[in-house]
Amino acid sequence: MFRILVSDSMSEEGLAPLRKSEQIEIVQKKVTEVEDRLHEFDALLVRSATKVTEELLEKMPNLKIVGRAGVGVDNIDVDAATRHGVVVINAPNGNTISTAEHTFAMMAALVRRIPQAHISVKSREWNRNAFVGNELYGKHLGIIGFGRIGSEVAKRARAFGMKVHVYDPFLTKERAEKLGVTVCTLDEVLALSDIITVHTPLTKETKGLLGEKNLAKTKKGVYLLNCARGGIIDEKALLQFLENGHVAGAALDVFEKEPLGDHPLLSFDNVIVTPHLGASTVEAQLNVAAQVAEEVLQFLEGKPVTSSINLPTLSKEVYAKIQSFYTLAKKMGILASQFMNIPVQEITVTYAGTVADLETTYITRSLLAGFLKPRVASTVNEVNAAMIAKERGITFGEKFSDDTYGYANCISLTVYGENKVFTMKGTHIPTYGDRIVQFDGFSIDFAPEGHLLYIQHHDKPGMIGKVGNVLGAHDVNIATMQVGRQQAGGKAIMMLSLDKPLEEDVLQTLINIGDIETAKKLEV
Ligand SMILES: NC(=O)C1=CN([C@@H]2O[C@H](COP(=O)(O)OP(=O)(O)OC[C@H]3O[C@@H](n4cnc5c(N)ncnc54)[C@H](O)[C@@H]3O)[C@@H](O)[C@H]2O)C=CC1
Ligand SMILES: O=C(O)CCC(=O)C(=O)O
Repeated sequence: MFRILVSDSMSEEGLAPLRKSEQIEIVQKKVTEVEDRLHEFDALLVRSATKVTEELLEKMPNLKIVGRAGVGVDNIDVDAATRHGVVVINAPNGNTISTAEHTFAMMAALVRRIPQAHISVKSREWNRNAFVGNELYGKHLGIIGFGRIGSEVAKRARAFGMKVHVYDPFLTKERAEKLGVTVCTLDEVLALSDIITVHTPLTKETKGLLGEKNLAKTKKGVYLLNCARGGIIDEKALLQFLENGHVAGAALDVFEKEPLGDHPLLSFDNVIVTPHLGASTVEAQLNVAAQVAEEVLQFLEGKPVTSSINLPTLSKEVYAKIQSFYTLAKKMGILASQFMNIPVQEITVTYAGTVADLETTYITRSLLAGFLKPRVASTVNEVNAAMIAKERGITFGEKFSDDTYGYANCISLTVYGENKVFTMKGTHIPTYGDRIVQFDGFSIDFAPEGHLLYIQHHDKPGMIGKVGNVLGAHDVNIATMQVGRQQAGGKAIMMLSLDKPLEEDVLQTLINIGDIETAKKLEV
């Protein structure tokens, strides 16, 4: 049973797929209302009200995934989530149209003074001269941040006959041309625009982007809009430029501190405000809730998510292709870690054959997570494996080769320990399964699963019988047995799969047989 805490308000219809599952229990309560149960939850769904801090993550040791029903994840400590092995996903495009429409509605309301006129008429006045506005047609619109929302705003602006100038350091000329906008420098946008709207995330670079220095570069009488994140337009600087009359008006949906409370900006008649309503439509809320619900369902079923903030993104199609290698790699990591139960400095994964053409980053992370799992007390998974490896001084890398060891695909693993280098090769054979075809330098062929017993011995007659006798005497049934050797009479290995885990004393009895160099229990 998976328990999901939905701690902010969310569309019921969007959550419906989760409710249908008999494996899932949904609790819709604020974090403060379930303080004593926080350790029970596997998933947490939020909008922007819940702050997902390190402190909260520590209280939720079972948490595996945080779903943000929206775009901005600034209410989530993503680094802390990564450290805790918690996947963070968002719903990147479910509210794009609503927010672009809200921006446009705010722009029209701002230049036509609709909110002010509305209040006036509601106060039983009829003062037509007081509310003369401006047309949008023919005006220069500056868009800072040309991602999903910025580009939707541009389409609407062009339909209104506006001239659109765009600043986005990550925007290519081709994409801009396709959308009929002019790419500019920030200074050009500031100097050219009659109206400026910001659509970037809030980052170190964008915090205070429209501050005193840049506002001074804008046209006198400029209108400003912020329906992205509070703080991109510096509120102190905005107050100053409203006071001195340089800025003709501002439309704000977001604020440095929310809820806004009593703020000096509210005393300006030419500042219009909404309480972070960009995504507040029935449609957007249904879209974002449905998107995160579907992703969480996928994740809890062990499938990869497509809109993760702290994992490489993976489409369903790509996952379908890598799935078998992903599992094989995890098993190889688990096996290698137990076999090399000494400090290691470096892990190299080499891909050959059909697997080399796939998205190997995910496969490598899976192997690394498998390797670290037996060594790390805290949760380790594909999300935090790279970070934990780094913390423990283990470097890792990927290589590609043409040597498939005679198979259609081959994953080779090399682990460098203090005085030992361990190698293993695995392959996935459709309809047959995962096979380890080389182990510690020996050619062999075994399935990496269950209770395994590895024995390295001298190649001489009677060894298999002696091992069989000891196991039989201790009521341990051998399910399969594979052997390999370097040369006749030299070093040889056996890999046995057993029907139950081996007790330590049986292992010791086996070692005492003689002619056995190493005997190790391995569990996959
Ligand atoms: N008011 C509301 O209710 C909502 C607000 N938002 C916010 O709107 C903003 C934009 O969202 P999307 O368009 O979906 O994001 P997006 O990721 O599609 O677009 C952001 C764009 O900003 C650009 N950018 C990043 N740093 C920049 C910089 N220093 N200067 C100029 N451009 C820069 C990026 O290249 C990207 O193209 C985000 O802050 C998001 O949180 C989103 C949905 C609802
Ligand atoms: O959940 C909301 O309504 C806020 C949406 C938002 O700001 C976002 O998606 O970034």
